Parts: sequence; C-alpha cells; structure tokens
Amino acid sequence: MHDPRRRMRERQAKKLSEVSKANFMHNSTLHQYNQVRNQAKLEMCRELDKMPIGRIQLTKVFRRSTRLTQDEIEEETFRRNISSCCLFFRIRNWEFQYMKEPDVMLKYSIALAWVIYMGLLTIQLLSKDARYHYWYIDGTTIILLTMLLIVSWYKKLWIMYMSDADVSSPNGNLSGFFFRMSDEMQRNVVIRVVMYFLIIFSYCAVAIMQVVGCSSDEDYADLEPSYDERVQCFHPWILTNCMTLVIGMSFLFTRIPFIIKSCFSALIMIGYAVLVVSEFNYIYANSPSTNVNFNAKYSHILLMIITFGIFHLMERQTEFIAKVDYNWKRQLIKKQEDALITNDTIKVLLTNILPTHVADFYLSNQLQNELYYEEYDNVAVMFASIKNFDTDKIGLRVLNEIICDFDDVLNKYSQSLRVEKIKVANWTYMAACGLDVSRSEQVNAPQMKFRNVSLMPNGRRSRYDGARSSDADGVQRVPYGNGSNIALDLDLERGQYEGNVITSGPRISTTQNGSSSNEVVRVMAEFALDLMRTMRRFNTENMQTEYEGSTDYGMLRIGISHGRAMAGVVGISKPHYDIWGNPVNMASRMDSTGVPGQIQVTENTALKLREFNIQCNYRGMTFVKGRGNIPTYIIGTDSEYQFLPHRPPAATKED
Ligand SMILES: Nc1ncnc2c1ncn2[C@@H]1O[C@H](COP(=O)(O)OP(=O)(O)OP(=O)(O)O)[C@@H](O)[C@H]1O
Repeated sequence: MHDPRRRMRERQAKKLSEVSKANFMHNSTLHQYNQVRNQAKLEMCRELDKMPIGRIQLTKVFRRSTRLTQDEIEEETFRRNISSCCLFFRIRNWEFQYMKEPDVMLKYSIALAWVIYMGLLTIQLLSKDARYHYWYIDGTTIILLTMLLIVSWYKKLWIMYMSDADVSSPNGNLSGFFFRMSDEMQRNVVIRVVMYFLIIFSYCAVAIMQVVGCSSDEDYADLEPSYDERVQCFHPWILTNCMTLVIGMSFLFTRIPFIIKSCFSALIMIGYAVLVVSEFNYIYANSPSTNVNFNAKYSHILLMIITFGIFHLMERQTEFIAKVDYNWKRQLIKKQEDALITNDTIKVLLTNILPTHVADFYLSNQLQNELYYEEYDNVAVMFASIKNFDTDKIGLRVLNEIICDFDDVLNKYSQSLRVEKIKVANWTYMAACGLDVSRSEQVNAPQMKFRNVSLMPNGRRSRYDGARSSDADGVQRVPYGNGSNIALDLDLERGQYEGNVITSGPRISTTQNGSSSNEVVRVMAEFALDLMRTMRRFNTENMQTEYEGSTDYGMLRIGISHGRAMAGVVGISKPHYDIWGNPVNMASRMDSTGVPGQIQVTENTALKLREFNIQCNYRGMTFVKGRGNIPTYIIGTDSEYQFLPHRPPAATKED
C-alpha cells in the first residue's frame, strides 16, 4: 500500500499532468477558439445595433459625444457602400451577386398573392353591383396564380414528402420539369421580375375592370344624373380598397429590386389619382367620407398615399436589413476562406513537424488538457549514421542534400506500413516503423478510434492490470505500466535483456497479430537498405569516395531493433514527436557499435527477419553499454544492397 515506487510514480504523474496543462497545442488552439468566439459575438452585437429595427439604445439618445464609436464608424462605412436613395450597393458586382441570391420566400409571397387575390374577388362579388361579365379575366388570373402557386411549392413539397435519402431530384419527366421550374423560379431574378409584373398587372386589370364601361364625368356632362345613379356602375371605396391591396401586393415580393417595386407602385398610385380627379371626379368627390370638411376624392388619394408611404418605408427597412445581412454573409464567407487557408497552412506546417495521424489528432480538437502519447507493442526503430562526414569540413549543404534524398525515399514508405522520420541528430537519421494508429484499429478493433493512443485527463493513464481495459466510453485501451512515468516504462522494458541472451521472449502482442506485427521489422530493414543504396548513389554522383585515407567515408552505418515503445509529444514549445523505449536505445546502440556499410540488429530482430527469409549473420558478442555483451547480427546483403536469402539454421549461428 505504501510502496515507495508507487508513490514516486504518483508524484511524477502529478508533475506530468501539471506540465500537460500547459500543453502547447491545447493552449494555442483554445486561445484561438476563444478569440474567434468573442469576435463573432461582438460582430453579432454590432450588426444588430446597425439594423434599423435593432435593439433600442437609450444611452445613445442621451449621449452627447462628438466622437464616433467603433460601431458608428463601421455603420458609416457600410452606409457609404450603399446608395441612400435606391439602396443599391455602390459596387455593381455586389448588387448583381445580391440579385442572384435565391428567393427562398418566393413561394410564400405567391401563396399570399393567391390569398389576397381571392380576397379581392370576394370584395367584388359581395358588392351589390358585382360585374360578372368579365369573369374570363378573373378566371385567367385565378388559373395563372394557381399554376404559379403549384410550381413554386412543388420543390419544397417534393423534398418534404416524396424524396428519400438517395435521390435529390425527381426522375419523372413532368415531375422533374416542375421541380426544375420551381428551383429556377427561386434562383433566376429575370423570371422573378417577369412573374412579379405579370401578377401585379393581373391585379391591376382585375381591379380596373370594375370601371370599364362606366361612363366618365364627360359622358354625364349633359345628363347630370344623381350620385346614386352614377354609383350603380361602380363603388369608389371598393375600388380604392382594391387598389391599396394592389399597392401592398407590389411590395410583397422580397427579392425584386427595391427601386422596381417603389417605382411601379408609385405609378399605380399616380394612375389611380388621375382616375380619381379627372375621369370619375364627381363620383369620388361625392362618395361618403368621415370628414365633412374634406373633399372625399382627396380621402381616396390620401389613403393611397399613406398606404404607399407605409409600405415604402417598411420595404426600405427590409431591403436595408437584407443588404446588411448580405454584406455580413460576404464578410463571413471571406473570413471562412481566410480561415480555411490558415487552417491548411497550419495543417501543412503541423504535418511537417508531426506525423500525419498526430497532426490530424491535434487539428481535430480532440485534445483537451491532456498529454498526447501512444504506446505500441511493436515498433521497429532505425538509426542510420553517415560515417566520417563532418559539417565543419563538408558543410551543411551536403547534409541537407543527403537528408532530402532520404526524405524522398521516405515517401515510398507512406502506404500501409508507414516509416516515420523521427529526427535528424547531427549525422544520424532516425526513423521508425509501426507508429500507425489506424493500422492497429484495422487489425483488432475496428470500433476503436485511437486504440493505442492513451489519453486520460491531465495526462494520466490507466494502470496496467495485465489485461485489456475497457473504459466506460467503450474505448478499449491497452495499458502498460504507468504511462505518466516514461522512465519507469523503460525500466520495465530493460527486464527483457539480462546479460547476453534473451531471457524473456518477446511479449505476445496484445494488439496486432504475429505476422503483421513483425512486418514492421521487415519494412524497416527494407527502408534501411534503400537508404544505403541512396547514399551510395549520392556518393557516386558527388564522387565522395574517400577522405583523408578513410575507406568508409560517407558510408552508412545502420542499427535496427524492435519492440514495445512509447511515442508522444511533450513540452510546451517547439513540439516534437519522439519515441522512447528499449528498441530506441538498442537501435541506437546497434548503430554506434555497428559496422560502416552494414546493418546491425539485435538477436530478437534477427529472429524476426529470418521469418521473412532474410539472412542475418551472427556477428558475435558485442558490448553494449548498460547491457553488457549481447549477441548481435548483421543483415546479409549482396553488392547491390539486396537481401540475401536466409541460410539453413545450422549455418547461421555457431553456438
Ligand atoms: N528518443 C531518442 N532519440 C535519440 N536517441 C535516443 C532516444 N532514446 C534513446 N536514445 C539514445 O539511445 C542510446 C541509449 O540510451 P540509454 O538510455 O540506454 O543510454 P544512456 O546511458 O543514457 O546513454 P549515453 O551514455 O550514450 O548517453 C543513447 O545514446 C541515447 O542517446
């Protein structure tokens, strides 16, 4: 219970968790996220304030400040973008783009137009002088409006009741035609404007039909009939009410240019006023009015003017809000594009620093206040040192060229079993194979997202209980040791090597099946041979064959080992993905004690390579610091740096 080792682990885990709180990614992404969120909130408030029907700010009324606030400056800037009379965007292209925006409210406008038309008709039919002889005009208008109503609603109704997940538009000819028409109606401003004129003209026609055939003042000049006799033909207030409805209707359609609506309704109003004062002056002047001192004909005109004024003002507001909205949308799209570019740049940068799966993990924002690390049952690690090259003598340019060539080779190993470059330290190139989280998913547990990635709050990991654990979230993890303490993990690993021989065989992988798990060793060896060929080519091309009498000049000395390892990103700044564990130490030792132009491997690794029919020749007992004398092997290659086949067991090792 009071195990000092355990207490030490807990202390170290706590320390590590505190460090992980300051994790570089976590801090910066959260900070960025909060900034974006606050900015969005601020902009929302600003836009609301700018709106003509925005929240009322009493403080603004009483404030006597001569200096403009930031909001006011922005509002001014926006107003400067829009003409004050016609509410057009000053930038013509913006106006065209705005007009091209689909009118999603069109079907509602047409439905309302249909209802209002029915209202108009009812008013006419209920009047005592109903005129049925123009029924064909009414009938045509009803048919036209009903057709428009059906077409405009067709798309919405089809999507709501007929479509299924796979089909996005109807297959039938007629149905497809209606669907396309419905869509086109919403999108095409020309169709919308034509339709608008058609509807308003039919309205005007239906309203004006009431006076067609009625005698004007001129006709009655000699007869001088009474008001009641004249009213037999049409009732002035019914016509005025119909005309106010027509004016209301002409402002109803949202995505028709504001100026068209205003001018058209003004024309209707003027035309009607002319009719009132010139054609049927007597009837209008003598029509009933609530104000006896006010000429009744002006009451008719006034009602028209008031109706026009109210609708015009309302429409200005609506248009202004729609334009603010559109302007905001444009800005948002631009910001989104900028954000996408920034994101892509970050992604490119990050994938250059970290392995793709780790970069994806960071970018997916799954990491919150956690230390990122992975544990693998079987990773092959390679250290490749360029012999006798020295930056002082050769220069950094040569090193850069060689490393670029190596990186090119790396691209060939980016398929199913990736080889991951870990780092370049001095003249040593370090790489690993098997650091592939998705691969483990495929092999064992497709339902697990990052099965080998251990993430627990504050960087702590589950303790090893000798069996797979399944968390409450359903994500199984393969715990091993106390992950918060890397040093302790390494201690556990060291137990695998006791003196010269392997005392405990390689742990049976709990995550990958045997042969596919060992593939990492073969791929790593193939990669190592590829590097050797590349290095030889480089030396030949650059005639770097000898330097100060050394024969191994520019040769690669490679060490490979494999086994359980941990990988992760630690530290607050300058993130670096690194791996730790026994195979890393051993691969480094195999390199440092190796032979130029050869690949030295541990016994364990040699056994695995032989399973793939790759020759591994016993080199002898090699002294490895911290391990003592251990048996090491050299991979058998021909002069072209190709693998030699495995020889019969008797010939491979002399006991
Ligand atoms: N992540 C790593 N990146 C680079 N080299 C590593 C890494 N992990 C271990 N090594 C190298 O592996 C070798 C063996 O490591 P180990 O911890 O066994 O030895 P050490 O006693 O600290 O070594 P040394 O005395 O050489 O510093 C060391 O030379 C070390 O630099």
